[in-house]
Amino acid sequence: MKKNIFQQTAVSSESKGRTGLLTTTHGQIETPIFMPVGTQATVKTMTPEELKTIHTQILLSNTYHLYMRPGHDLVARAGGLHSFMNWPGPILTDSGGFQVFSLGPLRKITEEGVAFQSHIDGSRHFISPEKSVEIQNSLGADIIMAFDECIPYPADHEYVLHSVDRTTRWAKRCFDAHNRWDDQHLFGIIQGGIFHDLRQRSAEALLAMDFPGYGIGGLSVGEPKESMYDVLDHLIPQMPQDKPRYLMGVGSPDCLIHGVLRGVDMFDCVLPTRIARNGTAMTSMGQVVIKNAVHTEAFEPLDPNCDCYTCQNYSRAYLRHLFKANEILGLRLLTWHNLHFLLHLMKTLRQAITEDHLVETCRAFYLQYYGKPL
Ligand SMILES: O=c1nc[nH]c2cc3[nH]c(NCCN4CCCCC4)nc3cc12
Ligand SMILES: [Zn+2]
Repeated sequence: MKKNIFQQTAVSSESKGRTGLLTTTHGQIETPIFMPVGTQATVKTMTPEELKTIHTQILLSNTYHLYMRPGHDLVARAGGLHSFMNWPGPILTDSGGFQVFSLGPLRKITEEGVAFQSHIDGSRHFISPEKSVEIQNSLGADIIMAFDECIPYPADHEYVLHSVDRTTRWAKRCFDAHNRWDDQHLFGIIQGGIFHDLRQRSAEALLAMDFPGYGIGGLSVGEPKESMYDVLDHLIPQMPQDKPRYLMGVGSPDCLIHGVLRGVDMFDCVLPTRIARNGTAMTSMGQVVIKNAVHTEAFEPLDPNCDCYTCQNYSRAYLRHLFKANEILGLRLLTWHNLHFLLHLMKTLRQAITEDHLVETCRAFYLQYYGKPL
């Protein structure tokens, strides 16, 4: 018997924003939540203890990557992903479809699944919905995702229609293949491109299967942000209030804010960690490119309004020096700050929903960060 894992706790009176509690085997999660991405069983440059220090609640890892290297069976023999990476908190794994399409050089999609070549050594592989569930069961994540086709953008209505129906058939196969419902919650993923009728078609078919939660897929793939928001405006009102909504691959401050205002509960993105390693920081006053000469003798903190370890202990001049000297500590300190920044933004939004001033809080943040109105 599948139990409900999500409970809505507060709703904004002036938007669709809401807070909730998501219960997993490895802990309870307060939503809306941002999930740092640990693709290869590590959030690049950070230790689990440091992630805990910045109040990370749940991490994302990737089925495709861990299947490729070191192998899901090795991770299982090591006791599962939690002990392998020494992360005692909740973990979510993506199902591999998106990675196969965005990484594998050659791939062929059929009703059965996807044939592809490894991006590491070119070896040939095949992942089916059943194989994806088997890999995720071996890894032991608290939340696992159905195997789907993330439809590229743009795509015509006919292609999207056929892909949606195949993803629905794959979701049913994942549902039937999964047998660890008690400690691993399988989420369906809604597709449909930017077409309202196909989003509805996908949602109705997946909602009928009664998954404990739902990913909103096929977005953040190059479509205009306004198209993403439009899909959410039409899709979310069709989704049940007592199940979590996970907007996959989304993590810029503007998209997080627009998503929370539309009732999204969960987000993940490599953006904060990836741009940190390129020397770009997300600060309360907008983005800061630390290698810019303007910071050479800037002996003040990266972000004067931030209380993270980086901002409390180092100057912009020092951070710029680290990046100019290719020092690894620079990558770590900027990653630490960017993750803290987004996790703190989500905490601020949760508090704003609870106190019912979400729109005002979003407007103030957005104006300060982007220098223009929401
Ligand atoms: O439809 C999806 N199904 C399964 N997983 C997904 C993952 C996704 N990730 C993204 N976008 C990632 C965008 N990200 C932005 C920062 C730079 C790297 C790419 N869309 C996704 C859709 C899906
Ligand atoms: Zn900071």
